[in-house]
Amino acid sequence: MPVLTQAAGYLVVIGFGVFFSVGMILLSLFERKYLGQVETSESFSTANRALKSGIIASSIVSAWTWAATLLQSSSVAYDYGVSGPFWYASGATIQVLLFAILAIEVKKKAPNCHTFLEIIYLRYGKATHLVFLVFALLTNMIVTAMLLLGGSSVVSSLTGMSVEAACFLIPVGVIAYVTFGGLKATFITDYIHTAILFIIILFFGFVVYATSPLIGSPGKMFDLLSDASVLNPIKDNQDGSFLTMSSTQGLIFGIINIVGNFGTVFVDQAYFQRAIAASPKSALPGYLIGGLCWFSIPFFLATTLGLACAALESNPAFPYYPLRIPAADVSAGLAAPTAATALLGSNGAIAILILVFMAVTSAASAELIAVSSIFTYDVYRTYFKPQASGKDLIKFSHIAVVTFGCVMGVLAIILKAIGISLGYLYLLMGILVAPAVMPIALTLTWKKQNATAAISGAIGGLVCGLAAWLITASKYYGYVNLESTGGNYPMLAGNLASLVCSSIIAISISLMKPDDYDWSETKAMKPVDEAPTDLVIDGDDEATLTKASTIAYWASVVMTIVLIFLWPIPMYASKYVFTKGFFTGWVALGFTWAAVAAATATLLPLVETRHLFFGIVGWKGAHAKSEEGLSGGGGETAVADSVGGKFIASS
Ligand SMILES: NC(N)=O
Repeated sequence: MPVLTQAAGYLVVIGFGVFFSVGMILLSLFERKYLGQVETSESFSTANRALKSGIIASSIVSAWTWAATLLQSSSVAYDYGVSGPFWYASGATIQVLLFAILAIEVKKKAPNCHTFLEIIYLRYGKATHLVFLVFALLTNMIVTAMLLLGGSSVVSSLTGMSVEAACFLIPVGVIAYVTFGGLKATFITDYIHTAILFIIILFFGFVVYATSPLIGSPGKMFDLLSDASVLNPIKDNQDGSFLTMSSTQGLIFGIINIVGNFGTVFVDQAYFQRAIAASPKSALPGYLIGGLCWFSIPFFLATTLGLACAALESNPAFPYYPLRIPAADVSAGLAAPTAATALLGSNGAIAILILVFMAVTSAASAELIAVSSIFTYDVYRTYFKPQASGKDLIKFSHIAVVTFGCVMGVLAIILKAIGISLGYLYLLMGILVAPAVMPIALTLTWKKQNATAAISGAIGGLVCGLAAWLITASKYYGYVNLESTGGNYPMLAGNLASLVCSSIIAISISLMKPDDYDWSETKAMKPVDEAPTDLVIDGDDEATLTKASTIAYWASVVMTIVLIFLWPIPMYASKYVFTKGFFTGWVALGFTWAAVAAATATLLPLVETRHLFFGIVGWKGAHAKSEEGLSGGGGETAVADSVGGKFIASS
């Protein structure tokens, strides 16, 4: 039974949509009238390539916080215990950290590009471009479908609103503010969404581990989970316990998660877009800070609500009491909303509704603008109107945003109708998009990869992944249907085959006939509009980027090794079951990490943009000071507005 009324559902979905859209329209008018800024196609899709690390980090956190980040992470906490949140978080953080390497390569090798597909086109030509165009759009469609599936499940289960209405209404507000504000709009709303997300996550942490009469402390949670481990022991966990990292199914989920998220970072234009929008100095810190802040979101929220769902099952306040939550609802992502409702009734339901809505809309805005850039630069300008003016491109960008938003509403409804849940799509995504990961990474980092290798790697990897997935389902279960193909073992086989086979094929074919590419064409790309955006990588920038590149390789690789080997594997292998003291420390770590991440993601962008506010009120001292260290198109005196990425010429 829904705990909230349909009216509450419509109020959140339509009310927030209208609020952000009106806010964005007013901001655009303010900029035009008082700051003399004009929207150009460059600003729409690159935010003028001048953003600083704080706003890049906050926008990465918000683009990477999907419905699944909150819902699927809590479902795996419910299914596998404490290892679920850990593997969700670490298995999706390392890709953002490692992407810092590609972000810097984009800055060095194609400083004026708009999409990663433009680099592929210039390096390999049309056939390869078309293949990766399909993979890129498939990635955006899968991610957006997951956002709508997760968002609509939560809205409909908590308020009774129809799934169809939710699938259409959730994107409407996002379409409106993205159309008005472009990439800049997504950065501003990303920031606001991120702040709200962290507040609600910390609020739930505080309730569960400090104030709730049902749980109220890590010690009580430990006791309840110990009881739950006896009542409903977890298959393949040490002692059936919720309180151990020694969980075989948790580990398998972790591996699937790692592969799938390589696909949805490295093949998603949204992450290249943030690298493109960053100033040369900001790309590396932006990705590293963003990745580390994001870790705390699934880790702490799922350690809070996912575990609370398991802990409260034997309490009459549990919405399904005396039954367990059905597997289909867990796969639909309803463990977290169920726990929130058990803990706080309708207030908990409202909090989780807003939390999920914020996550869905901010990640959807990143996807919308990414798809719009791909359609504008890689379809319209490349194949239909190479001489398109900036105005043409802007018009087409707007059309692409609206069209993609509507198409995705329909796709989500179709997926729901055929029984594909958020959890199923989450495990499947790597099989479909991870084959493109290695060829894309090598395009920017390895001069020897040739076009045949890139295409064969991606297509060959996909064929191997699909074959491994379906054959394993058939052999392991004896039949092939939604249930068997959604099992952990078929998904594991398919995901690994997609990533590993594509990498082997791309590298082997390149070594047979190595290319010797020097990226001169991609370095020579020019921006479209006559705006101060032609990013010239000067001597200083070149040195900064070379240094950043070395740091990126070391920092991201070391953090990756810590997050997926040094921390979890000894805990898995030793079969350690947490004591009450250890669990308390584990929760304290999650809480502290989330609090530090919240402070970083919300305060750093403000500190970095203080000059904007001082500039607006005319404080010349701050204005002048803030010019130091900012990239400013050809050395002219300019102040980069880190929020909007606009340049405000100083008088
Ligand atoms: N962004 C993810 N994988 O939650």
